[in-house]
Amino acid sequence: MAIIEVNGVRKTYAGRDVVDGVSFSVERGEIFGILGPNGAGKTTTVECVEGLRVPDAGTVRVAGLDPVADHDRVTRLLGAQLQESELQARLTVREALELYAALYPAPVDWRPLADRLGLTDRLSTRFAKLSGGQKQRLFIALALIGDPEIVVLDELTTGLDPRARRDTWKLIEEIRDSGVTVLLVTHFMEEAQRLCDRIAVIDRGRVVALDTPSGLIRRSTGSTVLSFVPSRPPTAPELDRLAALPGVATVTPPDAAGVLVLHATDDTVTPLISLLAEVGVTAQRLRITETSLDEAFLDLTGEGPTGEDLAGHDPTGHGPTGEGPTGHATAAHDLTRQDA
Ligand SMILES: Nc1ncnc2c1ncn2[C@@H]1O[C@H](COP(=O)(O)OP(=O)(O)OP(=O)(O)O)[C@@H](O)[C@H]1O
Repeated sequence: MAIIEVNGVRKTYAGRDVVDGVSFSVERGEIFGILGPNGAGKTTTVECVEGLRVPDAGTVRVAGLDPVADHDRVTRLLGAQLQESELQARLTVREALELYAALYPAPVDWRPLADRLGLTDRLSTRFAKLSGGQKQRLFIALALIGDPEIVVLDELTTGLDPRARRDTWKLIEEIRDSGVTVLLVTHFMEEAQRLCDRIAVIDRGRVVALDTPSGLIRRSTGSTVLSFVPSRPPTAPELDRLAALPGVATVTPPDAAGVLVLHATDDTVTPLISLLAEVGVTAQRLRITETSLDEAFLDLTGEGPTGEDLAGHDPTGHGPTGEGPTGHATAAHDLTRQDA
C-alpha cells in the first residue's frame, strides 16, 4: 500500500501555479525521486507532503493522515532533513543530537546512530566547523532520530565532492534497506539513476513522467545509441536511408574521428546491419549503448540542467519569502528559470 499519496495538488503564488495538479504515490520501502529543473516546484511539493505548506487544491495523505490537520502525528512518522540555516553554528554534534532526540516521544538511541553515520569522532565539534559531508551526515542523523517510517531528503548532496556524494548515496541505500521509505529531491541525474526505485520528473509544476530510471530512459526518443566507424564515408542518399530505418530518431554523420552516431531503438540494429551489407559498408568499432538519464531528462523536459551545471547551486543561500520555514522559495529560482 502507498505510504504517501499526492492527488491533484495545486499551489499558486501571485496568480502562478507553481505546483499545477501534481499526483503521485510512494510505496512503502522505496526510494522515490523527485527530479526537475530549478523552480519546477519540487520543494513546494514535498513541503506540502511534510505539512509545511497548505495546498490550494488537491489532497495529500501520509500513512492515511492529512499532513496539515494531523501535523503532530505526521511529524512523528516523517523525518525531514533540516536546511543548514536551521542549525546554530555553535551547537556541537552531540548537543544537536541530544536536542533533537528530546523533541520526539520515542527517539532512537543517538549513539549507535552517530556511529553508523561516522560522526562518533566529531561529537564535540561545533556545527560550523564540520565539512560539507559531515554536515549532511548530521542532517541525516537528525532526520532519523525520531525513528521515522519516511525520510525526506531535499538536495542532500548539492555542494558535496564526488567522494562525499557517493558515501552519502551508500547511506541513503542503507536507510532504505533498513525499511525506511525515502523521498528524495534531486537535481543530479546520476544520483536519481543510481538510487531511485522510481522517479517523478516535475517540470513547470507538473509531473511530466513517472517511472523507474530505466523506464524513463526507454520512454525517451532514441533511447538506444548505435555508434560505429563506417569503412567509407556514407553518401547523402545513404544517410537519408539510415535516417529512414525503423526507430531512428537522429543520425549524426561521422565526426572528426570518423564515428557515426544513431539515436534509435533496439529494433534498428538488424535493419542497420542489412542496409550496411547492401551498400557494401562495414561497421568498425560498433557500439550499442543505452542513452543516459540525462538525455532522457532533456527529452522529457526540453531543457537539461546537468549535475555539473548545478554543482554550485546552493539551496540554502536563498533568502526567506512569505511562506515556508525552509527559506527555499525565492526570486532566485525565477532568475534561474529565466536564465535557463
Ligand atoms: N512562498 C513563495 N512565494 C512566492 N513564490 C514562491 C514561493 N515559494 C515558491 N515560489 C516559487 O515557486 C516556484 C517553485 O519553487 P520550488 O522551490 O518549489 O522549486 P524547486 O523545483 O524546488 O526549485 P530548486 O530546485 O531551485 O530548489 C519558483 O518559481 C519559486 O520562486
